[in-house]
Amino acid sequence: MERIQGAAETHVLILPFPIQGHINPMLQFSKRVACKGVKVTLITFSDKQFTKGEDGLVSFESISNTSEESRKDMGVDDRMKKFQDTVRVKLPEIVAKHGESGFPVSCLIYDSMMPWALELARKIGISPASFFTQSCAVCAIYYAVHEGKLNIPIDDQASVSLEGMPPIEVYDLPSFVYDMDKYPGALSHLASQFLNIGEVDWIFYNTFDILEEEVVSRMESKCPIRLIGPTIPSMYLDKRLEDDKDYGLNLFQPNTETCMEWLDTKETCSVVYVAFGSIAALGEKQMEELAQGLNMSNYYFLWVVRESEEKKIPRKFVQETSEKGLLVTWCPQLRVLAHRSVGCFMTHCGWNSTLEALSLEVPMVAMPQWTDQPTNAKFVADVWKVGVRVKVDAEGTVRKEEIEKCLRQVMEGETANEIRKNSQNWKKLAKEAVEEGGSSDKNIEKFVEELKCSSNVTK
Ligand SMILES: O=c1ccn([C@@H]2O[C@H](COP(=O)(O)OP(=O)(O)O[C@H]3O[C@H](CO)[C@@H](O)[C@H](O)[C@H]3O)[C@@H](O)[C@H]2O)c(=O)[nH]1
Repeated sequence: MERIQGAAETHVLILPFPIQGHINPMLQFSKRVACKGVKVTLITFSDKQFTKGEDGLVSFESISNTSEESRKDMGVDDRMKKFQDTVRVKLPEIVAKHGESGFPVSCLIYDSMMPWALELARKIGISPASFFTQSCAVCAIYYAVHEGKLNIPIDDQASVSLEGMPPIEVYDLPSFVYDMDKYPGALSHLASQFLNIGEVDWIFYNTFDILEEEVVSRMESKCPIRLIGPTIPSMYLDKRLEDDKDYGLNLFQPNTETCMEWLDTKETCSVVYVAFGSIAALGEKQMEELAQGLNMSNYYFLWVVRESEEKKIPRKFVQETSEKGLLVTWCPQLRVLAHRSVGCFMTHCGWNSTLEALSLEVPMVAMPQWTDQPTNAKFVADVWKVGVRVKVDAEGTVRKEEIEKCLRQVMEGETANEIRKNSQNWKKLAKEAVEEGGSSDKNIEKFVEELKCSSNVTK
């Protein structure tokens, strides 16, 4: 697809929450919008060095937040407040600057986790749009909490029945719903995404019609959501955005060459890829079981253990498994998933990782840790049937025997064949959604038309 030249008069600001799993989908959506002739500027916050993509479709504007050093001493609430205060001051300055330089901003697309940005956008005189980075099913659960339709705290034994969803057991719900005491304040924060949703001009969900059909129609009856996903770099699906192979902003440095060279030496579908996203922290006991489970399975494995987690790797594990495994602190996940040698993805089921595996037809072993991940794992195993989900023991640990068993189920035999077939089908459907005339493509097209119309009206 060619970028529309000379039409970039309409200007949109994108405000992601500054963590990897939230930046990636909003940046990818930015590229899709920019391709349709809109100027898009994405706000970044890190004082770390970003690795920027080279596509040039999207401009970046950096707001310096508190330095990492001073953030260390702050609690979560103080950090969030500081972040909000910074945005409240800087965002109007950015909008004013662009207005003066001839590119007035007409819309602010903010992460739904920051509902306060709506009022800010209105104050500056631009249209607010909210972008949800989690699945529609997860949003529907938080919406039910917001509406008071889900009785909380949840009774441990009960299974939950929600319109448009398969029967959900307690431990399929987001952890903030079933384990409220452990995360005080988290559930009310997530339900607050919907407090002012009726006043937003556009609502975007990173999913696609057929993937969550029933729950999507339930949500559509509540608010006018627009499905624009999956937000996977174009070269992995429709290939219309030339060179769009990567998200383009890495908060962690990937060990790209090491990973790709190592994968190149392995047979097709022989490697288990293990990664738990950018936030999840496994307990030491769990790391030990996982390490032993991988070792017992005897498959090759590529395991991402972030720097902050490295101290939990069992002693001598790296030396003892050097023939079979490679451990890295971060990898180019999309390139890894797309590599022919990767046979399965052991994942925490963050929504991006889930959509990436689904779009690249990589079977999953779902090992959810917290937040929305248990619900995504439920859909992976029981609804889309593109993987299996591990069982935890009475202490909440996934034991090595269970890990070995699940890996085997997904890598070889009858279940593995079924899963592979289903995965192929989902890849096809994901591609159809984003290619020209597909459901998500049409939704983006429609948004851009509406945006251009509203910009012309205000000119
Ligand atoms: O070595 C790695 C590991 C991950 N990634 C990328 O990092 C992103 C991780 O996103 P995700 O899988 O969604 O996990 P989290 O980073 O944990 O994301 C947070 O945000 C998501 C969206 O709201 C939620 O679904 C998750 O539960 C929450 O933890 C993905 O795009 C991966 O491709 C890499 O590039 N290299």
